[in-house]
Amino acid sequence: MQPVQAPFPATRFRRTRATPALRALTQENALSPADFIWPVFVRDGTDVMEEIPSMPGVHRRSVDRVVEAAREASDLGIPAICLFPYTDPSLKTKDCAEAWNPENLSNRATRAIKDAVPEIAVMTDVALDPYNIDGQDGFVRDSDGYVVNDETVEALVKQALSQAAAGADIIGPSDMMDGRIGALRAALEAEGHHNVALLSYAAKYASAFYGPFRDAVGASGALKGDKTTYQMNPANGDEAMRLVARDLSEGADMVMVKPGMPYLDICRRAKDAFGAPTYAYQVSGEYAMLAGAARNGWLDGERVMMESLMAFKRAGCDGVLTYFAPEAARLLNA
Ligand SMILES: NCc1[nH]cc(CCC(=O)O)c1CC(=O)O
Repeated sequence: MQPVQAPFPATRFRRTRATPALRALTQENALSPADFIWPVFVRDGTDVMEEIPSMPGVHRRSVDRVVEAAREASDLGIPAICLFPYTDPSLKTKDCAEAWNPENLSNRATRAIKDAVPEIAVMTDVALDPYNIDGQDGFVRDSDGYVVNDETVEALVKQALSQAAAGADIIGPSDMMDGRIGALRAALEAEGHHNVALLSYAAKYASAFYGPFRDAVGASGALKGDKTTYQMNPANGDEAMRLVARDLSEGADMVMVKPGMPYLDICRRAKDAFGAPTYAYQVSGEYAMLAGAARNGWLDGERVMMESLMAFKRAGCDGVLTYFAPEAARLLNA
């Protein structure tokens, strides 16, 4: 773009800011409930809502309460809900078999939502960490603690097929193994799941902003070491473009950058370079910063929420995974 401007006073930028009408006419981006994917935490039990201490206002919900949340989301115009299970520690094993149990929490919640609120899209998470005694997203090799790639991908395929069989509309591989998008796409096609979409966590960084999420899914205690041998180095941007290109070429329908706010440059570059449906994940630590400061009276909670969400649209994102989804949608619908 080559902006052309007359010299002052012929150009006064404040003219188009002078009234609400002029500001509305010149607004470049818009936010709508249709931009949101709402991540929710699922636990076992009935009629349970349990607040997560490091994420004020966010809860773990039993399946019946997740169904209510899905109905609420749908009524608000939110098109998708994303499930993260809090797995009972007794179900975490070295072989992570609970990940592809057709009756696991995620699959039970998916079926219950698709029965009661079929119009909302259900997104599920592909990664082994909720089921892994080691808290890692893949299998840990005993000899040296390395998270092995190819064996993990085989397990992720089983996990994703169980999610598709339960009725998931969008599968979100958040594991960062190499080659998983191609393997998942081939397996979904072979099993007849032609319309199950893959939203790849393509550029997922090894970030300290995931801390509260690991509390929420009960992985903090289990996790030994960090995830730096598979998640990205926060110093890298060009590598993110190569990952997005790779995942699109393997059959991803949509791509994600994660975390969100510290990585808006990556969102913009990905959208400009590939033009694919692009999403950001405003992660747990970003939510905790804003919601925590608002609770303390240090920030205006509603305004920072809306400003942070608009920033994703301005950066080129088609949508955003955000724990603020219902609150922001209520404000937008008011
Ligand atoms: N597969 C793990 C996973 N899936 C989503 C998140 C983080 C989401 C958030 O922080 O809100 C993580 C955490 C991690 O990689 O350790």
